[in-house]
Parts: sequence; C-alpha cells; structure tokens
Amino acid sequence: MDILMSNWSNVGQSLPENYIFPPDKRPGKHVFPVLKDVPVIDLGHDRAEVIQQILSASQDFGFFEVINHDVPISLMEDTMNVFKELFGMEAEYKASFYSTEISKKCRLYSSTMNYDNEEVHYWRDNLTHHCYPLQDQIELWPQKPTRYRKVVGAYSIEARKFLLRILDHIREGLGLKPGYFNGELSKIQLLSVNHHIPCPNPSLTLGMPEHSDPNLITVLQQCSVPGLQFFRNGQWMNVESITDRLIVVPGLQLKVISNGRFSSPIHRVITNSEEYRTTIGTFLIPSNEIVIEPSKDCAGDDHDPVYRGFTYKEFFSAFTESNCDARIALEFFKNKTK
Ligand SMILES: O=C(O)CCC(=O)C(=O)O
Ligand SMILES: [Fe+2]
Repeated sequence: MDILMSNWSNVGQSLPENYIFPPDKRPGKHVFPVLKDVPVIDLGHDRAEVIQQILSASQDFGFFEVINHDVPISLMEDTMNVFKELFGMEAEYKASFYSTEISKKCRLYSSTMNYDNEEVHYWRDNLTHHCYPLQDQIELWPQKPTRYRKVVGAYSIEARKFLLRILDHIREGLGLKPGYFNGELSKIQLLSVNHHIPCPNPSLTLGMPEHSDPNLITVLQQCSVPGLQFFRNGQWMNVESITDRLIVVPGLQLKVISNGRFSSPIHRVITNSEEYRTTIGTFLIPSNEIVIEPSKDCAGDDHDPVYRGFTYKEFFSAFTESNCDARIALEFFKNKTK
C-alpha cells in the first residue's frame, strides 16, 4: 500500500493493525468535552489592553484564538482550498515530494518524520516547506495546483506578519526591548499542512501525537472539521473549529525565553470516521546558531534562570534523540535547582 494515505483508493472497513495504539495511548470511545473558555483576543482593540490579554491568555490558559487578525478571510479560504486540492491530486505527483529527510526543504510524508522506525503510525499526511525568505524558497514548492505558489506565497507573507505582530505584543508584555524577537529568533518560517482522511476506527488511533510545539510560536488555521485537543485540568478537551479565527500556540522556545511564565500547552489530534480534515500550521523558529536563553528581564534577580542557554541546533539534536518529544528534549537544558 502507498505510504501516503491520501493516495489510498480504498481504506477498508477496519483500521490497519499498524495504526492501532496500545490501550493507554488510544483516545477510546469517549465523548470529549468542548473547551468553552478559550481566550479570544480581538486585535482591533486598544494595544495596551491586547497586550495584557495576550499575556494572561498565554500564562494562565496556555494558548488563545484571535479575531480581527487582518489576515484576509478570502485568502485563508483560498489557501485551504489549494491544499485540499493538492492532497486530492494524483498519486505520482504527490509521490515526487515524498521524503523523510529533514534537510529537504519541501517534503510530503505520512504519520511522522520517523515513519520508517515507528511501531505505530499516526493517521495523517503532512506537507512541510520553508517559506522565508520567500524568493529563496518558492522555487521548491509545488507548481500544481497552478495557483499554488501565488496563493500560498501571499498566505505565508500574511502569516509571518501576523505572528511577528503577536510576538511584538508578547515582547512588550514581558518587558523585552523593541525588536527582541525579530531577526535570528524568528528567522525560519515553516508551513506545515496536516491532512487526515476519514478513519475506520477513531477510538484506536491518533491523527497526531500528544506534544508541545518545539518552535518559538505557531499559528493554526482550522477547517470546519474538529480534531484538535488540548490537555487541560487532567483531561483531553476538544477545540471548536472556527474557520475564520487563528489559533496561537506558544512554543517551547517562548517557555524558555519567558523563564517558564509561558507553558507551551500539550495538544494532539484525533481522527473522525466521516470527513476529511485539513489544517494549516505556520511555525516561526530560531535560526540554528542563535542562543536561546531566559531573558534577563524575565529571570530577574529574584528568579533564577530555569534553563541554560542553548542553540536551536543543540535543541534540535536533543529533540531527534528524544524520539521527537520536544518536552523531553527541553529537560536536557534545565538548570539544576539549588
Ligand atoms: O492539526 C491541528 O489542528 C494541530 C496541528 C499541530 O498541533 C501542529 O502542527 O503542531
Ligand atoms: Fe502542535
């Protein structure tokens, strides 16, 4: 069978054995409660108020949704449609992008980058490519659908602008100097599109593992089909899928820089038996050599730095050595408590 599940012509009635997780990792047959209290930030409000709201949402809740974000809704819709079309294209075309090589700057793969070695696969295909600087990356992107580069190019510019705007609010809220997150700390921009085909038995498998995002910050665009869950108050809870909102998830590097004030929430994706699900993630990531460390303004005199400084390159090799579990990787850089 083709590795890319979007190429499967017939999924069958039962879940293939190599997608069945052991009982302690399965979602089971539960009906999960819906998160009703996700903070919704209106970027059209007064800046000082927005800064306070973003800070308390990140510190107390872990993540937030944004309205009036200035990313044109029509562009969000067009981009989503382009990706849905791409995943529906012929198998040979998609296979030409297939790779689990981390160094490949535009790749299509299934489950995780560790497909060849993992015991159980996740129920997803993923397209990942670099986006910045656009002129250096766009030549590597798909050329079909024919509007791909035009639409996704425009989207990636807007997504970057949006995340830098959010980061600037966070910067001011944390008392960091202007431009703190610009440049090397947010240099790499990755687009990550998840695609899940209907699944014969959602109770036995997962669309994405439980994780915290390893990067600096993430923005997620959902389609109308739910599946994203956050772990809150000891249980998994569903996020309502609202297609014109953007979900902002602070990554583990923000946890480090904020000296633990931000938590980088734990989330995962479950599958469903009825509908295709496609989501668009944009990640900002530090360049390889820049040192990431608790900022002096966050780890003041009375707060010892929780982490030692490290480069993203060091973090990333700890990440791959920890079976791509970013939270375990971060433990390597924790200072010992006195
Ligand atoms: O598909 C989603 O809603 C979540 C994706 C996600 O968590 C990620 O790409 O890190
Ligand atoms: Fe994530």
